[in-house]
Amino acid sequence: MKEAAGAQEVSESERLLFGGPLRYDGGWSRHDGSFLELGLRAMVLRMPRLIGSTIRLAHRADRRALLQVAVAEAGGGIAQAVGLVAVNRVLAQLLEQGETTERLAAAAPALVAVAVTAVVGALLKSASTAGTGRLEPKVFRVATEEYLERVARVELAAVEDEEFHKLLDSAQWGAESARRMIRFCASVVTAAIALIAAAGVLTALHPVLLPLLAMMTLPSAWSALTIARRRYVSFHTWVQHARAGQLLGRLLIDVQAAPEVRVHNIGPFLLKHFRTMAETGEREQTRLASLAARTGLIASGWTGLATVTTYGVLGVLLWTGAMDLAVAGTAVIAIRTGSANLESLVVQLNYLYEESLFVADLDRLCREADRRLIPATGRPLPRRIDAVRFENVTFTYPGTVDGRPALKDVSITIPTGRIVALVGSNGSGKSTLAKLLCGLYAPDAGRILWGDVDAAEADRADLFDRVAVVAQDFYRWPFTARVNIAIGRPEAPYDDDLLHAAAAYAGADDTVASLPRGWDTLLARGYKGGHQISGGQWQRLGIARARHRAARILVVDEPTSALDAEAEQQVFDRIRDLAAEGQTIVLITHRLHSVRHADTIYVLEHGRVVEQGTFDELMRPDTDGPGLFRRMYLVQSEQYRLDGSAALSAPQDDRTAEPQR
Ligand SMILES: Nc1ncnc2c1ncn2[C@@H]1O[C@H](COP(=O)(O)OP(=O)(O)OP(=O)(O)O)[C@@H](O)[C@H]1O
Repeated sequence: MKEAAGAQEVSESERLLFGGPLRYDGGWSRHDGSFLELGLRAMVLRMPRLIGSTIRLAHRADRRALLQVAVAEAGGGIAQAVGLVAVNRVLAQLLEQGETTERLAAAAPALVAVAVTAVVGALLKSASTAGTGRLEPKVFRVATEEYLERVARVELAAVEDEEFHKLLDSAQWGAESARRMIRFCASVVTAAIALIAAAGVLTALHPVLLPLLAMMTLPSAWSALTIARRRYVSFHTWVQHARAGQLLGRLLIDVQAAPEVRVHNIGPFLLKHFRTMAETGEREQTRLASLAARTGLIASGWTGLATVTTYGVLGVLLWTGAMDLAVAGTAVIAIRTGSANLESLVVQLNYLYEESLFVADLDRLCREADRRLIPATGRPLPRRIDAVRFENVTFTYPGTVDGRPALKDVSITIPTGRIVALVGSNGSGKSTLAKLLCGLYAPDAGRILWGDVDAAEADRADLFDRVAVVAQDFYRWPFTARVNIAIGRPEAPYDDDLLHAAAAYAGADDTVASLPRGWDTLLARGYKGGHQISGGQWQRLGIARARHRAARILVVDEPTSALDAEAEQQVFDRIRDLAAEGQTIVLITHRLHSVRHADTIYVLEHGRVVEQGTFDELMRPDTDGPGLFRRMYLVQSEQYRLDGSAALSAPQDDRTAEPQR
């Protein structure tokens, strides 16, 4: 694609930091619904629909304000039209033969009409400004809510999909564009009505003047649309590049990254690449600007030619006596007013066009999100189930480059009220298995049965409701301590007793008590009153959150990696108590001593279950399997034996620490 020229120039920063070019080669424009593939004809055909959808948004946002703007703009257009006719009338009277006083007297009523329309026009303009000002932020909010509400409900796979993310990037501009479209729609109405009036006056003076007027305006219309289309193509080609550049800027001020930025002196490194990325972006802007200048110059040349032709035709009409001098004078004024109106209409339509391209992206995101929504219906899960069973489950993450499955032919059983442990080396598939259990992904092959209901057909809301997760990378919400626990059940009223009980359960009560504003302490540095807590303290809050959720199955993925030895022991004791109370526990950990009490241990390796059994069964030297668990356990024990004495005075590596018996 010609417009995307320069898209292939790849900076060293892109290559080094992001592994290659962050540009789109135009392939996106072949996607369903792309404006550019269809060209200007499509714009004409689609714009009414997009304007319609913006007006519907406005209607939903504030009906009264929309009505006010519509009436004021239509009224303003009519006032301008009447004003123009009156001005022409005044000129016609003044250029008549006869006494000056008589001509002035004859022009007086039209002069009064000019004054009245000017006052009415000004009043309506201010009414429209007030209405637009009220409407615009509401349209922005409604448009933003529309896509955010959908995006929050799409499948996790969609959120992780790069194409979907790109749509999200441009759709965010779409909401802003919908807001701006209100103003441009209003201006188009005014300009169109005024133009109709000017065209009417011109046609009445001489029919040939109307096509001449159109001819004068066509070049600038062409240039404006061409420049807008080029800007849109460029935006899409560079959208990820721009995001990556902003990311570098943000990293420099990120609170989490701040210590490393300083100690490792990463600031100059990031700044250097920020500058390179920005300069690459600037070159694209320069390219667009020089193309725009060239297009503008060509358009001006054509406009000049058209203007000369128009006045030439007027001269010929005068010369041949086909037009009076008085009429010709009025015609000059009408041509000037008409071309100004047409120019303004073209400019407004062009803005509308440019914005509507982004509103179309928003539209596309909403359609794509609708296609990828988590189904709202499904089979209800049985009230009581004996177990969740994985039957020959295979799963590959969408978009995996080498296509290697994260889980292969996995069959496990998670009986209700029992502790099931998943162990294995890094990347063996433990967390993936937990995500499938939680209903975040669906297997490519095999089934996950909740009692006799296949999770693929189950009511997902029901399924989500039954699980609580303390993920390895559980989210540290930048809110107060209270919300960080209560968000485990966001729909439930905030009951302090329940929150306190959950905090006490996870040993987070001391943490909360030590905070400067207790439960109301904001746990986010960089905000007023924001406070930072340690990794272990966060982990306790994460466990408290999962406890507060009080779901039937608790999935804990490395729950104690940041806890001190005493707290770790406490957490495992508590988890055991939960199982005794009937809650099902799925425990993922590298600390093999902590799975001693599990009812079943599954050992994963390269996405497969390679061993299963109780701790004692897996520790037997004559075990049937490859003895992986036993070997891993012995390595950890050995590590402890070697480090044992040192461990008394120095902290151990958590993952290789010997079991505390
Ligand atoms: N969101 C994802 N998208 C694509 N691939 C992923 C994703 N998450 C994990 N993987 C890949 O799936 C495989 C299994 O990862 P998983 O996180 O399940 O391992 P794990 O056993 O939990 O490892 P660890 O002990 O390090 O936590 C790995 O090869 C990993 O690269």
